[in-house]
Parts: sequence; C-alpha cells; structure tokens
Amino acid sequence: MPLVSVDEVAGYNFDFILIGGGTAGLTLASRLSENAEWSILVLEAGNAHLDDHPLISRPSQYGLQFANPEYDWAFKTVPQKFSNNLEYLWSRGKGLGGSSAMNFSVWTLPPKEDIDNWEKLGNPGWNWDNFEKYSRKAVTYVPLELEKGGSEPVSVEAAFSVWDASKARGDGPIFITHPRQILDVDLKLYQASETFLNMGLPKSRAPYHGDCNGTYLNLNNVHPTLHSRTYSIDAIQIRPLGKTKPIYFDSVDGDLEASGVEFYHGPEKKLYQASAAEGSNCFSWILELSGIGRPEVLTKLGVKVKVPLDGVGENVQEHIWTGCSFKLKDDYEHDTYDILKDPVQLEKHMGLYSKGQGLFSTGIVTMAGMPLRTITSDAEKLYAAEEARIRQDIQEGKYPPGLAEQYEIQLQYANKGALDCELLGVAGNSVTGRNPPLPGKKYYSIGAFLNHNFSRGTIHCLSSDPHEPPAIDPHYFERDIDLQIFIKTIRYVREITKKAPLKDILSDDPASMELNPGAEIQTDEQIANWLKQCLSTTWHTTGSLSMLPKDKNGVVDPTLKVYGTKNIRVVDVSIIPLQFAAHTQATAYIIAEQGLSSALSFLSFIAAHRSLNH
Ligand SMILES: Cc1cc2nc3c(=O)[nH]c(=O)nc-3n(C[C@H](O)[C@H](O)[C@H](O)COP(=O)(O)OP(=O)(O)OC[C@H]3O[C@@H](n4cnc5c(N)ncnc54)[C@H](O)[C@@H]3O)c2cc1C
Repeated sequence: MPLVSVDEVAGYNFDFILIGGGTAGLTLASRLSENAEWSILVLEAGNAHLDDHPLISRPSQYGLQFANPEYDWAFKTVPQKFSNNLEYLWSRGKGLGGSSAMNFSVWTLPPKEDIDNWEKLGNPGWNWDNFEKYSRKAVTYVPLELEKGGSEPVSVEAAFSVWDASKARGDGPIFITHPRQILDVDLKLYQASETFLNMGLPKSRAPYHGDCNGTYLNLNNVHPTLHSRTYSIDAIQIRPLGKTKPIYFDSVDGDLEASGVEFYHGPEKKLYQASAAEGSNCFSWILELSGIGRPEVLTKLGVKVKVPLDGVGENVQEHIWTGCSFKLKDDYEHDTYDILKDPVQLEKHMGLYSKGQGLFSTGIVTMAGMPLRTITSDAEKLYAAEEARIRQDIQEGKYPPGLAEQYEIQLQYANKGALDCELLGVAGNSVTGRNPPLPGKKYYSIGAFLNHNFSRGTIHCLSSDPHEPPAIDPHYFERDIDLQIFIKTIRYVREITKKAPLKDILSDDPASMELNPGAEIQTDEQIANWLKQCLSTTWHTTGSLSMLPKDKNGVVDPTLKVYGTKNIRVVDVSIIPLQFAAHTQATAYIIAEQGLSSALSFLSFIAAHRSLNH
C-alpha cells in the first residue's frame, strides 16, 4: 500500500474506508488489499511511527510508551463509584499498529468454551473451530530451537511443548515464538511455572488449541531471529491521515447507507472528506457522532438520531489486574527488569540486545489460568450468592435485553470450571503497586487477573467535538463478586510464594519480602482497599459494540455489519459479546480474519458494484 498525502485522499472515492489503523484495522486492510482491484483508505488518528525503532520494535520495555501522547491515548476512566471514586489511567495504542505497537507481546488464546459461548449467544459461525482456523491465517508459529541450550533437555522440552505438532503452524504475517533468551537468561523463570505445578495446577494440555487450564510457558509475538516486535504493521505499510469525525450518509432508504467520512488533518485541524462506495471500520464514539446509538445519548450531544441502537457503548467488559511483587534474595544471580533503572545496566542491555542477548531478548512467559474452585473452597458459595442476586435483579427487571442470558451462560460455565482467574509471572517489580521498589534490589512479580467479570460498563461521547475523549465508565466492582474473586486470587498468590522453588529465591526477611501488597495488608477489607488503589485495566476492553442479536442489545450482526445500516462494519475487539480467559491481541487479528470471511457476500457485492461502474 502506498504512502499518500492528504491531497491524494480528500475528495476522492474509495471502495473501503477503514477508520483506525490498529491491530484489526491493518490486518483487514492487508487482506482487502490482496484484491488489486480495490481501493482502500485507512484513516488513523495517530502518527505512522515507521522509523521509531527501537521504541516500538524492541520488546520487554514494558510501559515505556505509557502516557506519552505520541503513542498512547492515555484516556482516564470517570470516577469509579464502587472503587473509592478513583479514576484510572486507560492506555490505548495510538498510531499505525494501534495497541499492537505498545502491548506486552503476551500471545495467548482462550479456551474453546469461551468462544463457543459467543455462538450460543446468537452468532452462528463464531465458534472455536473457526476461531482456531482463522488464528492460523493470522500467525506463523516458530518453535524454539531447543538444541540451543538448557541443562535439562527433557523437562525443558516438555515445558516448551505448547503447540500440538499435528496442527499446522500457520502462514500469517505475525510471528509467534518463545522469546530468544528464555533458555539462558529466562531459565530461572521456569521456576515459577514449576511452583505453579507444585501448587497442584496441571500443566496446560493444549494452550493454543482450546485447552489452557493450568500453567504453561506462553508465546510472544516477536521475530524468531531478530527478536523485534511483530505486530499489525508487519502486514502492511500505509500513512495515517488524521482523526475521524462522523461518517456521513447520502441516502436514507430503509437501512442507512454510509457514503463517506469527514476527518481532520494537520496541526490546524482542517476538516476534509473522503467517500467510500462501501464499507468502514468503526468505534462506539464515531457511531454516536454519526447519529447511531442510544437516542438519549445522541440527543444530549445535539446529534440527530439516524439509527436508534441501544447497545452502542454498552455491555463494556474489562479484564482487570494488579501485580503482587516480592523481593528476591540479595545474592540472586540472574538479571531482572529492575536493573534497567540503572543507566549503566540499561546501556549494557541495549548493547546485548543488538547481539540478541540480555533482558530485551526475554519476555513475559509464565502463565497460569485456573477455575475459582482451584484457589478457594468458597467458589460454589460465591457463585451461588451471585446467582441469587442475579435472579432477584431479573425479577425486578433491572437488566437491559440480553444481559440475563449472558449471566446465565457465565454462571453455568463458572460452575463447570471456567478459567476465571489468571496468574502471570514477571521477572521484576510490577508496574502497579503502592510501595516503590528499593533501589538496587531485585523483585519477582505475580500479576493477578480477573477473566470473566460480572460488572458491565459503558463508553459514551460527552461532546459532539470529536477531539473530546469519551466518558469511559467500566463500573469496576459494581458486582461485588468481582472484588471477592480478586481478593481470593491475591490470597492464593501469597500461598504460591511459600512453595519451592520460588520460595527458595525470595528474600528470607518476612517483614520486607512482600513489597506489594505488603505485610501490613491482611484482612479482606484491607486487601479490597489495596486492590481499589492499585488495580489497572488490562487494556482488554470489549463489548461496547457487541455482536449480538439486535433484540439483545446487539450492535453488529455475525457479518459484523451495524444493524440498521447497509455498509458499516465494526471489526475490532469491541464486538466481543462476552469476555474470555485470554489476552486480547490474538483475538483482534482473528476477528479481522474471520470478519472479512463472514462478510464475503458483502464483498461479492462490491465486486459486482465495481464491474458495473468500470
Ligand atoms: C499497554 C497495552 C498492553 C497490552 N498487552 C497485551 C498483551 O501483552 N497481550 C495481548 O494479547 N493483548 C495486549 N493488549 C491488548 C491488545 O493489544 C488489544 O486488545 C488489541 O491490540 C486491540 O486491537 P484493536 O484493533 O481492537 O484496537 P487498536 O489496536 O487499539 O486499534 C485502534 C486504532 O484506532 C485508532 N483510532 C482511535 N480513534 C480514532 C479516530 N477517531 N480516528 C482514526 N483513528 C482512530 C487508534 O489510534 C488505534 O490505532 C495490550 C494493550 C495495551 C494498550
């Protein structure tokens, strides 16, 4: 795809306009561009960052782009009523590549049941079999060359056997592999996995094929030989053109037909237009500014209602996480990310990276997913209490259409052993946490994640000015069960630190070993308050434009077309109707791959349209 100037775009007509050159957006653009007949415009609000190596491409520099307006939208949530009225930073990638250019390169896939639940909610074809099939279109899996090192070949080999050898390795543009230095610098990390096994967790049987219960060494999206980030820009090269304003419509004839997009470009924020014969990619706030959404929201904005659609900006679901960090023994021999605070060490490791060694050639690799009942004997009690509350709410008519059905599936699945809790090991102090690390000390962190929150939030425009951020309200802990599960998970993390071999490398001093939460945080109430202070978005927000039947507050149908429109599609993680137990980037790519295929009849229409007009 060529790099273009605004003069080559404004006023021109395209077959497709994609709003947002992020993870799914560039994947879609890349696939569409395989048909040389089609003209495709990607409008990205951020900059191209094509020459930004190494800020984007060097992995393992977690958080370096945070709050930098060049890379991060750095939104904030509104004060969270059920979380001490606190506001939370809400980072999201800006620029070509979107969040795939700033994420932590953890590559995971959900369990089979999580995806099959999407189909149960009324989305034919959105099931595990298709999901797995499209996952292999997005990626190429490259196994680690085990002969490179490792003192215990048998157990190491077993640790790395995460891909079923009988399954194809895929042929997509995104490389996934184990980080290059895992056998050397990272070998000790395997101790955390061993500790998880010693806690009684199983080794995950097929973490990339639908069964990830237990612990495994997860893959990273990094290049197998260069060890640079592989991300959506690897599929394509294009130039961003500005922040998008509303979509505009030419004719209203039954369903609404979009005919183009207005967008701002340049420092003076000049307004331009480009038109599209068919097709667009979208966000909840752009739909609202374009007159598609909840009438009461649009009326407040002063935007004329063109398609009343109550699901827009609703059903927002979020994984949340926080890190517990523990001081390592003073004589701990291996490097951790903590040492990068020292400029001398930083320079040393940058030099090592150029040779494919050192901390920047490592990654986050220790993963564990487990049902609540694995970590607490109170699981059944907690779910039963939540079920009773839900039944009561249903009787009182408290839920919007479709939510009761989601909860029913969520509860059934929880009782069967859904992987509601996740743990992830990091060799260094976590980016969350109230207590700062001591200079010169090394830490090990265990991140605790909630996978299937019961709380549901909203994202709505506050102003008709597209430069104003939307009101992001995830309703953290509105359902108390989310908080209770989180508390249990933190207690379980503490139990893990008492088990070998992790225990053997942690400091012997009980007063200072636990940096966060810290020895003084003990009662459930104290843990709850600490969590409220230290939680973070996992940057996995889904649901604001849910793929659901229209009468269940759906926004898009299974071909990802927005209800009430002829040609507007949403192709990104906001269509996910129900959260799942995995990080979301792989799913963003898969949604683009499957979304395109689901829209095939629409694409044939484009082809016909073109042949009539040429
Ligand atoms: C800090 C961070 C760490 C993460 N770590 C991981 C991880 O390790 N593993 C994992 O699996 N997932 C991770 N994720 C989540 C994952 O990266 C995202 O879920 C996924 O990339 C989202 O893809 P998307 O296509 O839906 O959106 P994005 O990739 O965010 O793309 C949206 C694009 O739209 C652009 N845009 C927005 N508004 C406009 C507008 N008005 N006009 C034009 N363009 C616009 C944005 O600038 C952006 O480029 C992380 C995310 C973040 C932010």
